[in-house]
This record gives sequence, structure tokens and C-alpha cells, in this order.
Amino acid sequence: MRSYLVAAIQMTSLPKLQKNLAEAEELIDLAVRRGAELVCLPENFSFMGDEQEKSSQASEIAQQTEKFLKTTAQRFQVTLLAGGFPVPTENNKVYNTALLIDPSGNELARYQKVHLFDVNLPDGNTYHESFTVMAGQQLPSVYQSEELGNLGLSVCYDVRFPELYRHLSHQGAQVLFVPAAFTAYTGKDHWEVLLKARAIENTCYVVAPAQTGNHYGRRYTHGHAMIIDPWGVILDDAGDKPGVAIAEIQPTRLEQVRVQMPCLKHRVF
Ligand SMILES: O=C(O)CNC(=O)[C@H](CS)NC(=O)CCC(=O)C(=O)O
Repeated sequence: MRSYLVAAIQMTSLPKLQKNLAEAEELIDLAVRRGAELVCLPENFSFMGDEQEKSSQASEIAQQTEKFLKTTAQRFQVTLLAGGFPVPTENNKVYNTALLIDPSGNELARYQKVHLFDVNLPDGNTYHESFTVMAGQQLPSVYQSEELGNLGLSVCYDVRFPELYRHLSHQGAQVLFVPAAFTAYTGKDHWEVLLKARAIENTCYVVAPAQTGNHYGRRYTHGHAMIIDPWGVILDDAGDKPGVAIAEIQPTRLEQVRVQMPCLKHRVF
């Protein structure tokens, strides 16, 4: 592992596939111009619409999104982490899928979100992800990159389940991805705290691309795509507008924190 710049992209994705892909490409371009070698896209980056609409267009979304990721990674010669997008299953549902793609367009890792967001919020919004999404059955994997370090995958609501990240850090993760579309209502109180906790307790970098603003109807997301270091310090925060958070991943900093705070070595359970 060496030092490099990572980017966490922030978007206001809409129920419009081609428009979102064009927007993602512009932001990837911006991140690469600023020197990022690993660029991370948020959950639902290619399509953000109600669950029924997403489900009915899932084949098209999956096909176009995977093609976009491969060609864009090659074109910009960059590693891409794509937050969740729907990939159809046999039984008319989808997996909320995250993908890691190398600069040659090859798939390095794939993860199907295991925790589904079935929650009624006090603001009147109801979420029933499991109506259209199948829960993944496997814990996410850690992709071991010689250059970029050990990269652990997760998606959004997973961030509330610390055991998943314990699993990742136990498998050697050094960088944890949390691509998200956090609701505005929960995000204002929980987003930053949860991300910092995952960074601190696992002494890992956390890279959290995000959705922001109004997507359709009453659907608002929190924004604040961010990158957090293994001590829990926010290195960059994209605020509440579309854009990019960028920071340096430094192996020496990771080592230093793990020496100063050796909690991974003190695990009992
Ligand atoms: O909102 C959308 O349209 C898109 N969001 C998603 O697809 C997913 C599943 S519904 N959102 C979350 O997991 C939010 C979690 C969250 O906000 C929390 O844990 O508080």
C-alpha cells in the first residue's frame, strides 16, 4: 500500500438513468483532475426513484450501469467503487449491489447489501426496501490491493451494524467504503456519528460517498459525503451540494494510529 488520493462523490440522482450517468461522469472527471486514483460513487448513483419504478427498470439500469463503470474506469484509468445499484434476481426482485472495478474495467469485488432498510420514520416517510430487494446472503469481502490497501465493501444502512465492519477489519480491511443515500431525517443526527464510530473502533479510513437534496416527491437525502481518518478525524466533507470530497490515504498515518490505539489487538470477542 502507498499514499494516494481517494474521492467520495456526492450527487442528487434522479429517476433518470442517462442524466445520472452523465452527471457521474462529470464528477469522476473532476475527481481525477484533482488527482484521485480511487473514486467512489454513492448508493443509487445511476437511478434514484421510488422502489417500484426502480424495480421495473432494473434490467436496463443494471446493464447500462455496469457498462458505464467499465468504460469510465478505462477511460480515466482509475479504480471505481460503485455504491448500490439494482441487479435483477430470478424472483423478480433485485440485489442492491456494490461493485469495485479496476482501471482496466475488470471487476474486483461485488457485494449484495445484506441489511434492508424497512423503516417508518417519524417525518411520515416510509421505507420498505425488502418489497423489491432481496437481502444478500454473504458478508462483504475485503479486496486486497497491493497499491490501494485492503478495501472493505458495505452499503448505506449497513453502517448501523458494527459487526459487519468488525468482520471486515478482522479480514484485514484498512479502508471501509460506506456509499449511501441516507435520509435527511436520520442523517442530521446519525450519519457523522456512525461513520466516525466505524472509523475509530476499527482504526480504518472510512470513505462515504453520498446522495444529497431532493430526488423526487418527498425524498430528501442528507449529503455530507466524507472521508474520515482512522483516528476519527474528518479529512474532507462535501457539504450539501453535489460535488466531491477528496483526501489522502496514508499508510504511515494508519500505522501510527494502530500503534497509538491498538484496540484491534485487544479484542476479546
Ligand atoms: O432513499 C432512497 O430512495 C434510496 N435509499 C436507499 O435505496 C436505501 C434503501 S431504501 N437507503 C438506506 O439504506 C437509507 C438508510 C438510512 O437513511 C438510515 O439508516 O438512516
